[in-house]
Amino acid sequence: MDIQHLQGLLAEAKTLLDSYESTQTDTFRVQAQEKATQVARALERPKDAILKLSFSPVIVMAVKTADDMNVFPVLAQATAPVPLAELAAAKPADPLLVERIMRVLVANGFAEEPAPSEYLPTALSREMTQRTSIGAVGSLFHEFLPSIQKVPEYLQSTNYRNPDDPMLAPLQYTHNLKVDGFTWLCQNPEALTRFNNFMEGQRADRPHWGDWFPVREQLLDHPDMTAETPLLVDLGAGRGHDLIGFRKRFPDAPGKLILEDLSSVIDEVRGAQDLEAASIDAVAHDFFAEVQPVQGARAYYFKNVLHDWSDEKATIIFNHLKPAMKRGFSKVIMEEYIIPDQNARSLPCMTDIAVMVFCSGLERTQQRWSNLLTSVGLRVIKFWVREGDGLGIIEAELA
Ligand SMILES: C[S@@+](CC[C@H](N)C(=O)[O-])C[C@H]1O[C@@H](n2cnc3c(N)ncnc32)[C@H](O)[C@@H]1O
Repeated sequence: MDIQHLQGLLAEAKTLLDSYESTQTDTFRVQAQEKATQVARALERPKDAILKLSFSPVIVMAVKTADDMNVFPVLAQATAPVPLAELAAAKPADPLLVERIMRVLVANGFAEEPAPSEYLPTALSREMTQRTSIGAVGSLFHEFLPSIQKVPEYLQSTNYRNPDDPMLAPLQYTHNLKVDGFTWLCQNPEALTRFNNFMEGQRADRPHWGDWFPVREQLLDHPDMTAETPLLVDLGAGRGHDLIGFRKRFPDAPGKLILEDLSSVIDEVRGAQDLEAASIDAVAHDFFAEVQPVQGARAYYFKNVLHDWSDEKATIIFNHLKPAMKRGFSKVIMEEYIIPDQNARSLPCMTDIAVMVFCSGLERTQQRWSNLLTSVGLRVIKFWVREGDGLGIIEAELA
């Protein structure tokens, strides 16, 4: 182990931490955290690192099991160390089993153990009382992990072709499915709830695009905008949280807000009080089957939608959208990861593989976004990269 190298990394981490302290920007927080991870990695023997990595599904299992045994709500409320017997009584579960699970949790930051078999909460144990984080663990554990395990076998069977057909993704291979992932979720109410909670959490921790994208300059301030003009059409909008967030931030913006999704989703959200309160119209639209019904909107917005689809499928989506766009006025706003060409961060890379497993989707680099949009007759106006490690925005118009 090269101690000089380690000391250098540690000094760099300290400098980044100081910068974070003085600027409070997400960029320095993320960089300091990455540098600290490099320090921890350099301190570990490679053999141990590989052993821990190979055992790491055990950690997810332990967190999921602790959630099933109601450990986290009991821990989160504690003001004094909670004895093992009290944690075990929460289900109830065998104290020896809870003790073994708790050892894994303590070793991975999900609890503290100030005295033998007595536990205190940490930020991670408190986070595991949130519906959205429970949904993330549950959805990944039940809906994604079995297919992730099958990926090597699946890829062997396809001679290592990059997956691009949503009907033939690792998910279909694993469960012998004849439907796409979204239809499969809709057929499994518990899985759908887990997934929706997971998706909701992914958004909740990140700033709304209206907080950092110059909405007024790029969208609102245009002489052709009137109260009757469709301002924003959200395609594949889900429950409409992004539109509701938009209305909150721009209550006086002229123009209509329109939520579009598959008819099964629209049936669920139609009449929802929060949508009506925000004057959001819900329209059933299958972007593979039909041409866009809302003509001449100022912006057609996709968030976390295009990463679900290969270039071939995305081309169909854009070909169905373009006839509705007004040249020189309508824009396409895509809120997605823009993967850097080099040294991409862990979360976008893992999301890339998760969408591959679920629907043969992919996260795209700037170059891949440019190639795709140019090939369908759109022109990139600008790539907007937010500070920190979140999603960016690709702003485009008819070429
Ligand atoms: C990953 S979710 C993103 C939801 C939302 N935009 C967000 O960021 O939370 C993808 C959405 O696309 C919708 N979707 C899938 N296939 C669709 C289709 N053919 N036409 C329209 N929407 C579709 C799904 O129902 C789902 O709401």
